[in-house]
Amino acid sequence: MGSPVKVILLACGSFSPITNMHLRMFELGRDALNKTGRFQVVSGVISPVSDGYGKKDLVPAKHRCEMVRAALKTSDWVKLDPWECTLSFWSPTAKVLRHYQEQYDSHSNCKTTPSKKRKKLSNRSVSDVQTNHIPSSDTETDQSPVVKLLCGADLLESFAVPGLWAQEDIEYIVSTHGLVVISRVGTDPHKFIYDSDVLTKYKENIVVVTEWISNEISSTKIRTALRRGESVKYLLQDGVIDYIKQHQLYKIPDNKYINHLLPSPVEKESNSNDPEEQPQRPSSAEVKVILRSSAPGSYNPNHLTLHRMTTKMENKGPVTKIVPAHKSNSTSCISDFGMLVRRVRNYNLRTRRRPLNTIKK
Ligand SMILES: Nc1ncnc2c1ncn2[C@@H]1O[C@H](COP(=O)(O)OP(=O)(O)OP(=O)(O)O)[C@@H](O)[C@H]1O
Ligand SMILES: NC(=O)c1ccc[n+]([C@@H]2O[C@H](COP(=O)(O)O)[C@@H](O)[C@H]2O)c1
Repeated sequence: MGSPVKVILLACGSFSPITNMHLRMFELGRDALNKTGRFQVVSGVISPVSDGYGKKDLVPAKHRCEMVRAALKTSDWVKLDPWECTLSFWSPTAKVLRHYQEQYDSHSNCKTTPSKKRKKLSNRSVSDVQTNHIPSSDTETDQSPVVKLLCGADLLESFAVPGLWAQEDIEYIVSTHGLVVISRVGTDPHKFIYDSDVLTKYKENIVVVTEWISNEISSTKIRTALRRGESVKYLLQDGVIDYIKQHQLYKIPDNKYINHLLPSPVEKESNSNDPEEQPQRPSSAEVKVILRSSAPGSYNPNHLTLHRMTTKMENKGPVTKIVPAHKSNSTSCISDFGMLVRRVRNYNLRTRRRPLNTIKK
């Protein structure tokens, strides 16, 4: 067998935000291709889609790029390429693949990189390898890498959505570049390939990777969790969580997990002398106070789930009620409790409310 064909794995998508599963895809794809012995993955590229794609919840490209950058700090072989998302209009994936292939071809040492030869290499099937219908190793080492589309099985199955993909684009992608498809719960990529004439025709050029440690993280679920104020730790890289928090993306509410390092509304007020910036005093509405630790180092998320505290405005002033979730553990939270009382009192003083008058446990 000759030397393996060099491959660049290109993932196109929204990455709003980039999740740990997007990163896993690259590891899975590289392992699968390298194990065939026919390919050698030399690098990975993430190409976030342009804002012109107009998908719901697509935060501006500059934020998506920064999140990708933050996520890739832990990878030494996958890089962000912002070319696609700096365009103001959406580009079909076939065009994106062609663009990158041309870039790599032009940067390659190879003076002669006829696309036909590349197509032949990319299409090399198992039977080609077995019958030694392969180019000589000298030719191969001079070849520029082939750009393959790395995607989830849902993207493959979207080929069948009427009007979504041009037939000639699908044929171009599978014949000239090839696909590396990561299985996803609820999809059946092998059957999908079988059902499609064009995919069956080029099936040797499609590598399906079954992820046995199935992991259904999706950006949609992450956005839902953020909107609901739920923790997303261990689903996204910490740097991405910090970025979301810092830029208040995805309409996150006062999220006790996401925001615990931000100054609390009370602390924010104390930094501002501008009366315009003071919060509006609620008349009779119930005000929820988020339980936080004063010192970030001593932050313990378990404490936060132990108590729920609400302050209700009544005629005499705010009435604060703290409801421990588990009474037996409530003492472990006592310092937080005292700190909260002080915060509410300061808050009231600053906003010229009457002092806290009732605390019920
Ligand atoms: N859990 C997953 N398993 C396999 N592939 C995935 C997974 N999550 C995302 N992908 C793939 O990552 C690529 C980039 O997709 P995209 O950013 O649009 O992700 P998404 O999480 O599906 O987004 P959204 O939930 O916003 O639709 C796509 O090819 C998609 O199929
Ligand atoms: N016709 C096409 O080329 C085509 C159609 C749908 C999605 N896509 C691409 O697939 C990626 C993922 O899109 P979704 O997030 O909508 O699943 C994006 O990069 C998008 O540009 C391409």
